[in-house]
Amino acid sequence: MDSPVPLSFTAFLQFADYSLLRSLTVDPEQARHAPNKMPRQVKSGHYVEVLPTPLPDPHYVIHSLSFFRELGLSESAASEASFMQFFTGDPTVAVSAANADIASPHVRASGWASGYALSIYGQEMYHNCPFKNGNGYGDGRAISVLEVLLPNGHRWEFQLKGGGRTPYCRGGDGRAVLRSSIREFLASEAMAAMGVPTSRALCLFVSRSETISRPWYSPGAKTEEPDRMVDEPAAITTRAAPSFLRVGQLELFGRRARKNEHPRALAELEAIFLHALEREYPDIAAELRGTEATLSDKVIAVAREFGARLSRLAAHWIRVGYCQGNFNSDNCAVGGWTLDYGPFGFMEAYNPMFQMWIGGGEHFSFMNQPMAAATNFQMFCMAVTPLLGQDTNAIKALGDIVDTLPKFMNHEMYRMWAEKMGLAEFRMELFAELHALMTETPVDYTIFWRELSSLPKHVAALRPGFYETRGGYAQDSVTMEARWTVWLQKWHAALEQEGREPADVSAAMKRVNPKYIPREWMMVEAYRSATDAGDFSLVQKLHDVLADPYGEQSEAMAALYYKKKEEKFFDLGGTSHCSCSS
Ligand SMILES: Nc1ncnc2c1ncn2[C@@H]1O[C@H](COP(=O)(O)OP(=O)(O)OP(=O)(O)O)[C@@H](O)[C@H]1O
Ligand SMILES: [Mg+2]
Repeated sequence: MDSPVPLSFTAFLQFADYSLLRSLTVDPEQARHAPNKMPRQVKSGHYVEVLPTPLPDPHYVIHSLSFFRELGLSESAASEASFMQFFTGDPTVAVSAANADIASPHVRASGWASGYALSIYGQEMYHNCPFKNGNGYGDGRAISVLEVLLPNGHRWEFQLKGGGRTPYCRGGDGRAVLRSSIREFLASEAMAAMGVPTSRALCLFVSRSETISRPWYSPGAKTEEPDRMVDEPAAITTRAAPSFLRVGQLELFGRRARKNEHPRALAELEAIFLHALEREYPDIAAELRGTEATLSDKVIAVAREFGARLSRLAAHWIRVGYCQGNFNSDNCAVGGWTLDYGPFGFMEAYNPMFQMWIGGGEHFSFMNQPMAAATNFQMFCMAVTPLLGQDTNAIKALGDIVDTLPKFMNHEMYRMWAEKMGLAEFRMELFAELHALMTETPVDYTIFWRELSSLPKHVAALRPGFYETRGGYAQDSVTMEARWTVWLQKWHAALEQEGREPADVSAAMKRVNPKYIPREWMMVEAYRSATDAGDFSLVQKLHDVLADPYGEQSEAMAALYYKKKEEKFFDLGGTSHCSCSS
């Protein structure tokens, strides 16, 4: 932000802005159900006002310096008492603090949670809602507490994950454990540093007195499912995004409109769509404002851009080796950025079917992510179709966008692979051979690409990126190396044909092939020392390393974090795979 003087937290609150939220409807029954912390059906309205449940005895774990800077917050804001109180679930304290300092703060005294629907790979789901009709499903433990509009025009909504029960908690405790909170904090900030569109993480606090019980793996367990219940500290991560609108949210109102569930169903769908346009597509909104654009025009414009963003997002995920793991429509942000950070994982030994979550199935595995994204997109388009009424031209235009999306996705994928290979033009045959070699060897996805970025002529230089005791390399290293040698020659021939300066090619490759990624065993090491010993230094150290993913960094850092997965971590519960992650 341009602000020359970094702001204290209370000064930052002057940017609170709820003008857009006012275009939405609140649950008309919320007053009757106050304080709205019990599971119940919410039949209409876009959100329910609910106060977070404060985290008892909160203790600071970490904050994101880079995000603070982006917001214009001073580093010392993280240690302000009102900051901690606000982001551990007591917004009223900050409201009075702000009142003391600022002329007219507009901070709301309550938070809000939203309902959404769920589709799994294009299948509308109802059975996960306790009422079997979708009225009880939504933010069960995520409560939004603040929205700001910064002088640079950026809008941010702040949401407490693990902030307590809401009407959508379905009997859950509304909490998140420190383990999963550390994973979300580290991974989402690492993704931002790698240039992948994502929700951000502002800060993380842990309770010194509240623990919650979750099924998890004993150290060394190689079972598929967790083998015991573990009491873990409760924590709250504050995450931020332009909005937390999910495809599932549009679906909830789309389904209600389609089924004509109540007289305001179509109007509610329109309101949430226009809200999504303003929040996630402000450029389109500005362009269309004051023109003759119809609602249909707006729907088509958003769909076209959302499809493009999702295509780029899936390509980014594959570029950095990220597998979302559970890419249901309720985990798919309408803004086309990464959301949820539950059973995600980062690729190590290359396997196109990699998937961290044992319940995730092949459809959400690594290389199927573009198709999973396209399926969520289809559900989005279906949800907004009632807004087109009888406008046959618009209905056809939307259908065409859906039909052409896979082609668009392929285009983005090819562009991304070409960039990773240092080529201006994608070459299918060269890539297909490389893909087979990466899989059969197998390579370490990060180290291999990074070493390739130095444009090696000989296979020996790639060896640090091979899992030498696994797969094809372990069986017959001589044949494997011979195949790599042939591939390297073809690749160099292609590079020479394009005729770019090798130093430029190498530098460009190093800007798209990260050196440091959040490997699961690193996060396990960090969250274990946090949960078991209350020592957060490893979390901080890992966060610092991941803040500069494309830098070479020191030899000491490389020795610790530019490192293949050790043999002992393969098949290990919680490190190689997980069931539920929360
Ligand atoms: N402990 C809990 N208490 C209440 N609701 C929960 C709890 N854990 C998960 N949920 C709800 O169950 C649903 C599915 O959980 P999932 O793991 O996808 O989401 P999440 O990780 O909580 O959140 P998000 O998608 O908001 O990042 C979500 O609607 C979530 O709010
Ligand atoms: Mg989720």
